[in-house]
Amino acid sequence: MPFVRATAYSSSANLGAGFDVLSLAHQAYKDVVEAEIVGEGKSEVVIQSNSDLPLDPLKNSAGAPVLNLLNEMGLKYRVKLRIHKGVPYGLGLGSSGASAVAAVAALNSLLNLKLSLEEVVRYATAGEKAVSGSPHPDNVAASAFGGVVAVVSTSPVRIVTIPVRLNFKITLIVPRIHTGEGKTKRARELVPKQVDIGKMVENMRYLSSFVLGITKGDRELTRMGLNDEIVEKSREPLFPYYPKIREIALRKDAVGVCVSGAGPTILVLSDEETDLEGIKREVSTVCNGFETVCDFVDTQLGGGVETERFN
Ligand SMILES: Nc1ncnc2c1ncn2[C@@H]1O[C@H](COP(=O)(O)OP(=O)(O)O)[C@@H](O)[C@H]1O
Ligand SMILES: N[C@@H](CCOP(=O)(O)O)C(=O)O
Repeated sequence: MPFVRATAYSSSANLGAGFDVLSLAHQAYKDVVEAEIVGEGKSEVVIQSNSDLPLDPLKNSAGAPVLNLLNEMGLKYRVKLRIHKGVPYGLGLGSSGASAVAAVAALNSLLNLKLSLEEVVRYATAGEKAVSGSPHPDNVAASAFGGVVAVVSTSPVRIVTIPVRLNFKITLIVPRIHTGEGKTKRARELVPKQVDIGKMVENMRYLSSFVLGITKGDRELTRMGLNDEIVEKSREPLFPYYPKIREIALRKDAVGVCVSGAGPTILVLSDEETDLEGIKREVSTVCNGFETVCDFVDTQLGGGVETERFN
């Protein structure tokens, strides 16, 4: 039987003040999902995976959006999804989003549904809802489109790829910790429902500064912009090592530093002015002080989801 293999990269969401809006895809990790029709008569999804993630399609971020799509379009197929997890989960690296995007893109191509990338994002967002309780579209937008993206509307879904004219390298500081089931869900519960107007204004300055900085190729604006008074602050108890890591990265001239998605990974942007090795050395000591080991993953921006058909 013909099948389609889709590949989607990991991502880091929020990028400072852009909670649920900004995100970037990186080549650090990727998920591969193959979709194949194995029966007809009923809308159904069966999952095979190399990981210990739930095989129940409603609890798997790849299964839920595909089932949703089949039901919504009245497509009576039994779809097998073979998920090869490459993106570690529970670390703020958009793992659930990468699976969701790859699964929807694979089915789109297999059935020649001609969904636009924005429609792929809309369906894939259901995968995020299934696993974190909220349909946040930032990770899936980055994994689908690649590069740095802004979700400028959710209904209808509208994603804008932000042109990047700044040269930077990406380093992910990944603590070797188990965050447990539903990490993003729990981190979202810490975000305040109401915010002080002063903090909101400050955050709008950061977001504008970051977007303008990378678009204009202005290092200083980017550095000023990678900041957040609201969401990162509310979640700080989850990553007590972050203020210290932030201080080290900025002192050693990083372009910027922020929490990757809902953490615990920290994202550092660097260039030739940055003492990246010095950051890694000092941050290792900080991580050890918190009784954890941090891995440093050097990477670069990733492209969007890709599909390949096998007949
Ligand atoms: N295909 C999937 N890929 C990754 N996580 C999944 C998948 N399906 C279900 N999950 C669940 O989603 C959660 C993902 O972890 P979470 O920290 O919330 O987000 P992420 O890893 O995307 O940053 C975990 O609880 C995991 O069991
Ligand atoms: N905007 C979301 C992003 C969650 O990303 P994840 O990779 O940690 O799942 C949030 O901050 O909750």
